[in-house]
Amino acid sequence: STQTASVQPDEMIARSVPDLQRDLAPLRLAIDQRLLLAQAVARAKWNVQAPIDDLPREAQVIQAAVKQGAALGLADAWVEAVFRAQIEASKIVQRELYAKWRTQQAGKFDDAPDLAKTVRPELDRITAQLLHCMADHQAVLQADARKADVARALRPLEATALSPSAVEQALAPFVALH
Ligand SMILES: C=C(O[C@@H]1C=C(C(=O)O)C=C[C@H]1O)C(=O)O
Repeated sequence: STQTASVQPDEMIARSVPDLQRDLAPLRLAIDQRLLLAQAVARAKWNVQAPIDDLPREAQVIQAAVKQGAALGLADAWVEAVFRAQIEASKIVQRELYAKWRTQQAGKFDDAPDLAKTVRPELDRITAQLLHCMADHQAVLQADARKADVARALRPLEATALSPSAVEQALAPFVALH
């Protein structure tokens, strides 16, 4: 799709910090939920000793997000950067859990959900939510002058208790200057 440049209404960019906090809460929750779901992904894989990385699935996630994002007027490159970061963040959580479980010589989990039937459809729902949040608040999310406020509005995440480095990875595309 084409880059939607700075045709953004000033009043949206000029949002007060409390308004921004409220506006971006759904985005914060979507990012958080996606990261928290990485625990379920890791448990499902651990039970069958599957590798964490699934590159064909990643390509599918990105392709679907770019397509849905384009329909909402979002630039391909922005969508791709955001979802690459979410995927990397998810894999950080998964790798950290795998490392811990190896050390503990953990056995199979009784409560692992089905990756294909349960967890990935949930991830796909979060993808749609994330894209709608990005579209709803595109102006402020892309305003370099609001980066610090956006960064604050996207914290704290529950997933910080799980992995601070995964959280930093997930937020990076929203915090970095354009
Ligand atoms: C979350 C998963 O693990 C990894 C991360 C992915 C993602 O964040 O969408 C996709 C594929 C895997 O490389 C998964 O396998 O579904």
